[in-house]
Amino acid sequence: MAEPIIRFEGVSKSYGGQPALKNFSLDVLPGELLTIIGRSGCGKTTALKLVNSLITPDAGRVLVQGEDVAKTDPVALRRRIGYAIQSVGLFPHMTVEKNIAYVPAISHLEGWKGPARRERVSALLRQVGLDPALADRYPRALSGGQRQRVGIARALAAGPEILLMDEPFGAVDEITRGQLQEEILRIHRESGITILFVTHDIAEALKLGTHTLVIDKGTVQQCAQPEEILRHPATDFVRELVEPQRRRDSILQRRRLPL
Ligand SMILES: Nc1ncnc2c1ncn2[C@@H]1O[C@H](COP(=O)(O)OP(=O)(O)OP(=O)(O)O)[C@@H](O)[C@H]1O
Repeated sequence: MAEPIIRFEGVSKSYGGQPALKNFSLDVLPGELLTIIGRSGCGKTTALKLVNSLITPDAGRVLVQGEDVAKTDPVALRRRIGYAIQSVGLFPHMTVEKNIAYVPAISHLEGWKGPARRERVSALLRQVGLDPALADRYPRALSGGQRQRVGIARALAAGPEILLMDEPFGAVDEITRGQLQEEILRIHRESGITILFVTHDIAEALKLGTHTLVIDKGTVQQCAQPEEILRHPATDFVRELVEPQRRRDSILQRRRLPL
């Protein structure tokens, strides 16, 4: 079996004495698209931020490609890990091109100077379903969905092996959300990148994930393939979470039956 690309080993994290994650253990294998779901405040964002060392565990270890992140230079670590969040966080005074090229530029990556930069940015814009002509625009001149896509292009720019996505489609309409979901599935399929994707939408979690992790109150409830979660929920919490989805699926299935 492949070595995990990310491993949580008995990780606990509290804020001001309030536990956010409790004795949390998890292996993520290379190429997985792990969707992470649970109620607001259950510890999803905390789990993501432990991976790129934006926060550090109180107990236990987080390993990325076998290295303890607590012992890894955080800047070098974050270069290997793309991070896309709901609020996107594009620099407003920089064009789309400069925003996307920002991490490669500060990391002095090869092949990001002059016309080569333009080429790379165009390729990334195409990869996320945008017209390369948008490269010269400023973020304020983009729609919300376009900004989300630019945020994803920026997270992919340095060629990371891991992409962390924290409710990246939370602020867009349903149609754009559906399109962005398809883009992510395509990027995952074509690049083989490992993705951790936080969502509060069970339908999205089960649609996108090769695996889905359900968290409640800082503890792992179940981590399995979506079909397994739907068919065999491991706890009452997971059963309650997937029940509406199961009902919707069975109605859809009945509707598809010939009359
Ligand atoms: N910097 C902080 N200081 C204090 N408490 C925090 C901090 N960050 C998170 N928490 C608390 O830790 C718990 C877990 O937070 P976290 O952001 O990981 O949850 P989440 O599952 O991502 O929530 P949401 O779905 O609402 O984004 C919550 O109770 C939250 O209030």
